[in-house]
Amino acid sequence: MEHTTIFVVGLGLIGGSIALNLQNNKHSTVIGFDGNAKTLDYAMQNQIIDQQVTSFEEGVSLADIVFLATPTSITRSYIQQLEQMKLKKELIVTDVCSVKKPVMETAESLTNQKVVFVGGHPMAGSHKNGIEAAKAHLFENAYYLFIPGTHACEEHVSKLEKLLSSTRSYFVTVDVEAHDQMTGVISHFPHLIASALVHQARSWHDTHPFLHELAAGGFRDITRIASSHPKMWNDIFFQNRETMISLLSDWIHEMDHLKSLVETLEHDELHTYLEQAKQYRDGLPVKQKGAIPSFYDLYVDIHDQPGALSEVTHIVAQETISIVNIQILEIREGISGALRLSFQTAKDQKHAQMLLQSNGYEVTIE
Ligand SMILES: NC(=O)C1=CN([C@@H]2O[C@H](COP(=O)(O)OP(=O)(O)OC[C@H]3O[C@@H](n4cnc5c(N)ncnc54)[C@H](O)[C@@H]3O)[C@@H](O)[C@H]2O)C=CC1
Ligand SMILES: O=C(O)C(=O)Cc1ccc(O)cc1
Repeated sequence: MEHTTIFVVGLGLIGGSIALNLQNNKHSTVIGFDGNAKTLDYAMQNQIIDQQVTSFEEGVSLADIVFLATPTSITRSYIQQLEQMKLKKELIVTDVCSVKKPVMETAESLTNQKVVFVGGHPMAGSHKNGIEAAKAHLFENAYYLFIPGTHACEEHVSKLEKLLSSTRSYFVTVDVEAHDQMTGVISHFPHLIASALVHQARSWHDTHPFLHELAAGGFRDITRIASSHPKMWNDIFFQNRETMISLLSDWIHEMDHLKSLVETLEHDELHTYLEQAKQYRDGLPVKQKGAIPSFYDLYVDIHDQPGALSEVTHIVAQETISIVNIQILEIREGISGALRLSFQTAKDQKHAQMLLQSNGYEVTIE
């Protein structure tokens, strides 16, 4: 097998997680570069990369394949820099940006014939960013979308797929418009609505300070993503501006419709509306392929006893299984309740279930 040198630019959450996956391949060398010297040191010290370089040019001169894992404006400026570079052989360049049109437009404007651009988008993330949050299993079970540029062919895409096979993602090729519309609908727009719901609750805070305590359960579920990285999401909304504007218009129209149903007491119509939403939502893939991987949840029955939470987490932590989220459900004085533990992988979920059951806990999945 031919040896491949891969250059990862931007070693944050996504670039670091990609580098960790590429490290598993003995037929490749992973070199890295980051604008932040501390990040680069961390990547070397923790064997996330094999080798570091001091500039983009240096890395490109050594590489067969380049992964650009930086914010969009920086990714575009690196693509532009490729125009002037003297390349000895074909260079496959891919990126990870959440919105594809601006990146693909920049890539299409290149006249350097040695560059083959394949847009990429791993559909998985975390509310944390930076190299310390990088994980090899971040992309497991998630879709990894490819948007080939005009000079790219199937062979280039399959080379990337092979290289990224340890991510255990599902690779799908889509075109740029479909990409930005679909991710707009299922990823970008919901973040905007989640933030709007939080603002709505906040605006009631002065009138009803107790609302803060009541904001549990459903409200927390639907607004979880409002806690994501504001700078990154702000960039995404503006880059996918056309889709966002169109979805906002549809949304305003939809809200007007709902308002009129409620005003005119259309019980049956509203019931049908809720029923149809439930049917579509219940039919969405949960534990297998999903646009964005769901967490793998376990429900542990506990009694309202002091120490139950720490005992459960201790049992799981002893086996170094990491819990990504914990929620206490329905605990009121003297009444049994449940803990919802969320894990990143199905393997961790099963392992924790077995451990807790063997310690006498009643554990359910779903
Ligand atoms: N965080 C998420 O959930 C997802 C993010 N993405 C996309 O991935 C890209 C990166 O996002 P994250 O990894 O989350 O961000 P991050 O903030 O964790 O990492 C970005 C890295 O780029 C580095 N960087 C910034 N300017 C640089 C420069 N001029 N040269 C070299 N390195 C530079 C930063 O130091 C940082 O280490 C963004 O385009 C984002 O849209 C895609 C899928 C999911
Ligand atoms: O959209 C979400 O809800 C996420 O939390 C994960 C995510 C964030 C950004 C992307 O470009 C793709 C996936």
